[in-house]
Amino acid sequence: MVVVGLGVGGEEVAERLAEAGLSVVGVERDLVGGECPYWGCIPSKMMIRAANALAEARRVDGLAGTAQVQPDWAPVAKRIREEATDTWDDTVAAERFIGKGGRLVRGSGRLDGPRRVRVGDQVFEARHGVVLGTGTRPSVPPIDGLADTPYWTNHQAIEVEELPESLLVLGGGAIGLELAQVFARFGVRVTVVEALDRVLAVEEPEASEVAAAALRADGVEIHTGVRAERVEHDGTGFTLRGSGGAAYTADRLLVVTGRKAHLTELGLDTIGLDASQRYLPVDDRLHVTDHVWAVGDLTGEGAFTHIAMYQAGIVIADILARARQAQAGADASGTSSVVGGAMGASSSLAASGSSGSAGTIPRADYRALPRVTFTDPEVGAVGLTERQARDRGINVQVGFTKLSSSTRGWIHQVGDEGFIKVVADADQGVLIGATSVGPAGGEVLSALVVAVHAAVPLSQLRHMIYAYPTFHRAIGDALRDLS
Ligand SMILES: Cc1cc2nc3c(=O)[nH]c(=O)nc-3n(C[C@H](O)[C@H](O)[C@H](O)COP(=O)(O)OP(=O)(O)OC[C@H]3O[C@@H](n4cnc5c(N)ncnc54)[C@H](O)[C@@H]3O)c2cc1C
Ligand SMILES: NC(=O)c1ccc[n+]([C@@H]2O[C@H](COP(=O)([O-])OP(=O)(O)OC[C@H]3O[C@@H](n4cnc5c(N)ncnc54)[C@H](O)[C@@H]3O)[C@@H](O)[C@H]2O)c1
Repeated sequence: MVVVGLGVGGEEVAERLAEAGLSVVGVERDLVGGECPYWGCIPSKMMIRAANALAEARRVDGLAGTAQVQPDWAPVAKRIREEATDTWDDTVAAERFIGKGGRLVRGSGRLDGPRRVRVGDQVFEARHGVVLGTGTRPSVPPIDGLADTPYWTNHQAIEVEELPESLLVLGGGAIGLELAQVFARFGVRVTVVEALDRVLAVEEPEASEVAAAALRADGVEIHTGVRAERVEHDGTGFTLRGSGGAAYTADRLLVVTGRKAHLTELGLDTIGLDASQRYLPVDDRLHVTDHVWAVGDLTGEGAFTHIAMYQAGIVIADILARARQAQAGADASGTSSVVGGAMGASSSLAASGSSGSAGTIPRADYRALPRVTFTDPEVGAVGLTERQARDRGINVQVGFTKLSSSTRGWIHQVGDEGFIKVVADADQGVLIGATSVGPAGGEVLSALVVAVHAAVPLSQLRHMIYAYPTFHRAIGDALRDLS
């Protein structure tokens, strides 16, 4: 196999196939591990952990005495440098892959036919095929003047050692809100500018409201419905000019307006595919075409690490089943091994533990796709929003409860903002979506994910025992509110 792009998805596929005894070439042009460990999930969640500690300390007053809080970015930057990213050095990850028998090739890979990958002057032939896991890069809008300025993307925001006094955040999506709140809690004057009429617009409107109010309480200025028309940089600071003559200024500008797959770089024309699409379409076994698979952000099924890992699991099972079949055919005809690996193919594949026939290979199903935006309060959601469900013509029922009306929310007091909203298909009698916003919104979500994933009948959910006094007990209240 050849795996192009060793981010979350590609690395998982490459490592597990190498472990199973296949001969695997992994091609990576930057850091093995991709965006999540170096500039995404992990360092950003370390920042959030620190910022939330500050916020909790600030909640001591009136609840448990008094606390003086003196934010210091240095331990956060050090932790990101030393614990999360090894100062953006992937030696450990590279050696792990090589230690499993993989061959690491540094450089940009592109298809050169269905089973060939070109990296510079080298061409790799792959008997079983190619897996693409090349992810996305920031999508930077074509705003007049922006390209000529030293704006930040998530990379510079994650690598920052010394915080600016003020920060403009263009884009009020997941990255924008998470980082805006972190920096505000460390004393940066933060302004978020969003084009749509609400932040976190992919989630329920009630979630957008709670998230915006929470950020404002942290001192973040939020401007929605702004069309950015021009960006200027005078050597020290940025000015963003919006529709209607509004101007926003700050020392730094962070552009987090979505992500983009770069399909034109992948040689898709050599397998007869159109590279002008936004994402690479795949079927439910992640096939792009015969002998070519794709995983992760590239597929457009949700830009989340858990999606890349989920898809990788399906691809691994599919490829191993095919390799085993090919091996059985080769064994029967007495020809040589079709797979490589130090142990010899048959024994290592048999030892890999992945079960065999094509019929048992799972198919991707995104009905119960969970997502969590790690603001404080956390915004967790699964499945369809109310709007999406209504647009599909489903006979929708909705239930809603505020967390502060639950016993646990009332006990929690300061910082108890949030709610549970459930969206049901009244004809089927099951939940098809839910949102859980609160101090542990992402954790409470797990019960709702099981309900949507397993299509647990509403009658069963209503007769479940919800522990007292937990945040998740509010799910029972939301279910009682369904109408
Ligand atoms: C700030 C931030 C916070 C995030 N937080 C979360 C979170 O909390 N939870 C969550 O689930 N997700 C989060 N995400 C999203 C998550 O990081 C991505 O969904 C995940 O990294 C996608 O994995 P991937 O394998 O598809 O691609 P990537 O991780 O982007 O990896 C792709 C790899 O391919 C390489 N590559 C690209 N083209 C080529 C080529 N032609 N040849 C060779 N190599 C190539 C790249 O260098 C890169 O290493 C966050 C993202 C950001 C930016
Ligand atoms: N906690 C998590 O799981 C997590 C955290 C961060 C990122 N992510 C993933 O990374 C992806 C990318 O994050 P993101 O925040 O960059 O994208 P996003 O799509 O979530 O949000 C981008 C925001 O920018 C706005 N925007 C676009 N163009 C604009 C313009 N010209 N002016 C002003 N606003 C503009 C959009 O309306 C949108 O609200 C997310 O979709 C998510 O899947 C996940």
